[in-house]
Amino acid sequence: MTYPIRPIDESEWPVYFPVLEEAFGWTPHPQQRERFKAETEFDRTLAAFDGDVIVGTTAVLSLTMTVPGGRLPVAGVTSVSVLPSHRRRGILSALMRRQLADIRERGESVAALYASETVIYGRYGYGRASHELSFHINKAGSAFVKNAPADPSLRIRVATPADVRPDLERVFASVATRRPGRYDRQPHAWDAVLADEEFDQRGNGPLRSVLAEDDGGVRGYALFRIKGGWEANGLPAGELKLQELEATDPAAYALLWRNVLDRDLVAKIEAGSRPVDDPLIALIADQRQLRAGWADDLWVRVVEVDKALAARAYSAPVDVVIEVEDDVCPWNAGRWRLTADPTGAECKQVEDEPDVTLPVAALGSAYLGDGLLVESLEAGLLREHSSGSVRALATAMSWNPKPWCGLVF
Ligand SMILES: CC(=O)SCCNC(=O)CCNC(=O)[C@H](O)C(C)(C)COP(=O)(O)OP(=O)(O)OC[C@H]1O[C@@H](n2cnc3c(N)ncnc32)[C@H](O)[C@@H]1OP(=O)(O)O
Repeated sequence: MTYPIRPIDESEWPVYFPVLEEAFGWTPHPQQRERFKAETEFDRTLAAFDGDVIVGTTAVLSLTMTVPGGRLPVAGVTSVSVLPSHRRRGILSALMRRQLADIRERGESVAALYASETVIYGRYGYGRASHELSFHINKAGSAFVKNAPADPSLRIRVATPADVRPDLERVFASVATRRPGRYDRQPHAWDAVLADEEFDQRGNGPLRSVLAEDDGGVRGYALFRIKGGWEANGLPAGELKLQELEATDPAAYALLWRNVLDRDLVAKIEAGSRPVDDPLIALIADQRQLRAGWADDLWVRVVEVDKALAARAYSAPVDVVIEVEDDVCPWNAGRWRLTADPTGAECKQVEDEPDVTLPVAALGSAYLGDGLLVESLEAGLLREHSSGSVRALATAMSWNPKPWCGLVF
C-alpha cells in the first residue's frame, strides 16, 4: 500500500498537527501550539496521506548552523510522526527519502535533527554527531579552583528575561558562531526559549535571569527556574534548574556560574544540557561533584558528500580516498578524494582505490568535529584499506570547541 506524500498548506494545519500530538502522546499548551505553527515553513512540510487523512508528518526548518570554520545553511529536520494506527508500514522511510531528495534539490548539503529515540535515524544515513552532559551539582561541593578568573569591573544584575531579550539575543548571537552545532535563533525560537508555560505545568517557578555586565554592556546571562523547598528538619532544599548560561568571555562565564551555584536557599543545581567540554568542568575544584549524565545531542546527515566536505574547515592536512556507502541517497555512493588542510578543502569524485570504506552516517558523525571516526574504527565498524587513513581523516575532521547545539528544534 502506498501513501501519497506532499507538503501541506496552512489551511491543513488543524488536521496535520494532531498527528504529531497523537504520535508523541503530547498535549501542548495552547501557546506552545501557536509557536509551533508560527515557526512552521509550510512549503517545507511533508504529510503522508491514507485517502484524505494525514497519517504521517515531517518538516524542515531552514537553519544557519555553525560548522568547523564557518556557517552553513542546514536543513533542520523536525516534526516526524506517524499515527499509531499506521506505524511500521514504511511511512517514515518514504517521508525520509522524499525529504532528503527535497533538501538536495534546495541546495542544502547537510541535514541535522534531534532524535526522539537513538535507534531511528541511522538507517537513513544520520550519524550521532554531538553530545551533551547534564550536571547534578550539590551546592556544598561546588567550590571553584583558586585561580578561577575574576574581573572586578563585572557585576550581576537580576532581570525579568522578557525585559532584557535584546541583551540575551546579542550575547547569544556572538557566542553561536564559536561552536559547531549552534544555530541562529529566529524570533520564534527566542519566543520558545523565554516561554513561561512550564511555570504552570511543572511547578518549577517562573523563568528568571541574571546578567553579567560592566560599563560597556552585557557580557553574559543565565536563564533558570527555582523550585523552592525545605527538608523536614528545616534545612533549605531548593533546586535551581539551569536552562541556559552563555557568556562572551571566561570571567563573565565564571561569575554567572558562581551566582547560579551560590543562590541562597538552593541545595541542588541541575543543568540539563551542557557541552561535553564545558569550561565549568575545569572551574570546579572537585569535578566528581558534577555527577554528569551523557546523551546524544545532534544527529547529522551528509546530503551531498562533495559539497558538504568542501564547505567546512579542517584541523590538519589530509589526502584520502573515501568510499561512501549510501543506499538512501545513491548520488553519494562512490569514491571521493578529500584533499584538505587548514587553509581550504576540495572533494572530488574519483575512480582511485579507496583508503577507507564507510557508511555515509560515519561522515555525518564526524562532520561537526566530535572525532567519532576513531570510536567507529576501534569498534570495527569501518573498513580501513590503508593503515592510518582513518586516524588521519579523524584528526583532520576533529574540532575544538567540541560541537554542541543545546536547543532542541
Ligand atoms: C526529528 C524528530 O522529529 S524525532 C521524532 C520521531 N517521532 C517520534 O518518536 C514519535 C513517535 N513515533 C512515531 O511516530 C513512529 O513510530 C516513527 C515516526 C518513529 C516511525 O514511523 P514508522 O512509519 O512506523 O516507521 P517505518 O515503518 O518507516 O520504519 C522503518 C524502519 O525503522 C524501524 N523503526 C521505526 N521506528 C522505530 C523505533 N521507534 N524504534 C525502533 N525501530 C524503529 C522499523 O522497525 C523499520 O525497520 P525495518 O526497515 O528494519 O523494517
